[in-house]
Amino acid sequence: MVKLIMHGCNGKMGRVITDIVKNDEHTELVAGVDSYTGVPNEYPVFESIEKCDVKADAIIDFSNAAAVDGLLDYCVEKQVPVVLCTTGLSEEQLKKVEETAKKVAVLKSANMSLGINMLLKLLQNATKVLAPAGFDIEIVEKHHNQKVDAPSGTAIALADSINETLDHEYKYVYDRSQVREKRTKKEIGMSAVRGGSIVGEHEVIFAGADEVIEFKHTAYSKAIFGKGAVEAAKFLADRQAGLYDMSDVIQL
Ligand SMILES: NC(=O)C1=CN([C@@H]2O[C@H](COP(=O)(O)OP(=O)(O)OC[C@H]3O[C@@H](n4cnc5c(N)ncnc54)[C@H](O)[C@@H]3O)[C@@H](O)[C@H]2O)C=CC1
Ligand SMILES: O=C(O)C1=N[C@H](C(=O)O)C[C@H](O)C1
Repeated sequence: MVKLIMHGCNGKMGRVITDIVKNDEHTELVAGVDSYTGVPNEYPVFESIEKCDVKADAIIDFSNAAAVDGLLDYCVEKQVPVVLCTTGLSEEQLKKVEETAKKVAVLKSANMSLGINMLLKLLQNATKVLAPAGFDIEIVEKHHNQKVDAPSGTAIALADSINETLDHEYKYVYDRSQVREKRTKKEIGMSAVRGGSIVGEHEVIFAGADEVIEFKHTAYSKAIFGKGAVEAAKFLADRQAGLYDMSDVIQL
C-alpha cells in the first residue's frame, strides 16, 4: 500500500484525488494539508505542511504557487518524494525545484493527462517540419473562471517542448496589445481565455501560407489529471532523488 499526503486536499483537485484514492486498492490517503479547514475530511488534515507529522511514501501537490517553497523544504527534511502539479511557479521557484530534486525525488508536470503528454511528443515532430517551412506558431488555452495563473502551465510546457526542437531560439509573446508591430517569425504567441467551468482546452496552431494545422486537446473532466497524479505517486514512492516527469510514468 502506498501511503499518500494530499497537499491542497480541500481544493478542486484535492477532492478529485480523495475520490480516486478511495477507490484504489493500492493507495491510501494518510493525511491532508490545506489552509482551508472548514470542511469535514476522512483523514487528518493540517493547516500547513510544517504541522504535518504523519509519515508517508509520497506527497501529491495541487495547491498554490505560494505554498510550494515550504512544501519543497519539508520534502527534503522528511525525505518524502513529491508529485508537483501546481502551476504558475516563478523562475526562482523553478530553480528551487531543480535544487530540491538533487536531494529527493520530485516529479513535476503541468498536466498529468495522457493526451497532453502524448501531444508534447507529437509537437516536436511537427515543429521540425513546419517551423523551417515558415509556419507561425500560436497557442490558445481556455480554462474555468477560478483559475489564477495565465497562461496555463500546460501552454508553457507545450511552448517549451516546441522550442526545445528550435534550439530555444523562439521567444514567447503573451500580449500583443501594447506594441503596434507585426509578429516576427521566431516567436510563439500564447493567448488565455477564462470563463465558466471549462476544464481545460489547449490548441496549438501552425499557420502557414494558405494552410493551417491545428492540434487540440480537450479535458472533459478533472479525473484525467487526478488519475495521472495517483499513478505518478505510485511510480515515485520508492525512487532515488532526481527530477522526473510524466514521460517517466507513461510509456510513450
Ligand atoms: N498538473 C495538472 O495536471 C493540473 C494542475 N492544476 C494546478 O493545480 C493547482 C490547484 O488547482 P485546483 O485544485 O483547481 O485549485 P483550488 O484553488 O481549487 O485548490 C487549491 C487548494 O490549495 C489550498 N491551499 C492554498 N494555500 C495553501 C497552503 N499554503 N498550504 C496548503 N494548502 C493550500 C487552498 O485552500 C485550496 O483548497 C493550480 O495551480 C492548478 O493550475 C490543476 C489541474 C491539473
Ligand atoms: O487550473 C487548472 O484547472 C488546470 N491547470 C493546469 C495548467 O495550468 O495547465 C492543467 C489543466 O489544464 C487544468
